[in-house]
Amino acid sequence: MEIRFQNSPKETSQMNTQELRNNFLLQNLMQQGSINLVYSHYDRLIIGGVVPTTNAIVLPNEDELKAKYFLERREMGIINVGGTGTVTADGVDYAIEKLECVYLAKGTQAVQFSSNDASNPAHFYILSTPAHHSYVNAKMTKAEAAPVNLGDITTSNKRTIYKYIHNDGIQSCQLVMGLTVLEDGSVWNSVPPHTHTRRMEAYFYFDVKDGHRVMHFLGEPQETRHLVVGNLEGALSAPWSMHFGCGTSNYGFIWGMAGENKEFTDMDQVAIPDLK
Ligand SMILES: O=C[C@H](O)[C@@H](O)CC(=O)C(=O)O
Ligand SMILES: [Zn+2]
Repeated sequence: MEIRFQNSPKETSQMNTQELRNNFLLQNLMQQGSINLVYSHYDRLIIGGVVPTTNAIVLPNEDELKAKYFLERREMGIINVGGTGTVTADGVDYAIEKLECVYLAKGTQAVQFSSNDASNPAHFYILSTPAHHSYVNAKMTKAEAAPVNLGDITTSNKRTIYKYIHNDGIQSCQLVMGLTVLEDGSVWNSVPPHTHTRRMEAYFYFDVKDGHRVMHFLGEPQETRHLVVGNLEGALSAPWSMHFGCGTSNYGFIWGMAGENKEFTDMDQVAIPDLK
């Protein structure tokens, strides 16, 4: 498991391209036949990718956690962005199709991931946060995620937001998780940009077409930087950082947050002319 410590706004403002990528870009999460985890010290969020092929992949117990098992003191959200797969949690199978979500509560001991078809493997994106209460393991489909339409084609940001783990959805201690899909011809996400110092956030871009990229913006609103992000790559957003992005074509992304509360709408918006 890779460990990422925090960066201050001042330090971030002085980074060159490679330093920004080393600290904030999440690459190589999705590798055939393996599980890859990154432990961010922003709210101790663990970000991961699992791509099982012929064999099931077991969620390991990481030494860094000094726990009896991975979810002894943690909860986890899982969204599949690949072919149909199964998450097995303490003997219970959850079949999850593309863009469906499973929540695993603190106390879930044995977790494994498998694909129905090794030639079209599931791509499980996982987020895990510290937890102090055991909620209920649950699965949610896309239709159950209360889709909300936002944006407009005239501003190139027409998109649908699906919320899975949040105040009014699957109950969790602190994890908030869902995804956004942009319509054809729409390329801007998360407009207007915002901060929420109460929560850190992580983005994971999927369905970015071959030959295309997403320009992901981060940094303080008056000191913006960007990452060029490819398909199945993510971006860490510090609690003090604004975050939005623009693709050279449309795409989808999973967002997840951890921290002080589980609100979705309490963001502090930044007027676009105020950005620098
Ligand atoms: O705090 C919320 C997150 O940044 C995202 O959910 C925003 C988003 O998906 C969008 O507007 O497209
Ligand atoms: Zn946000």
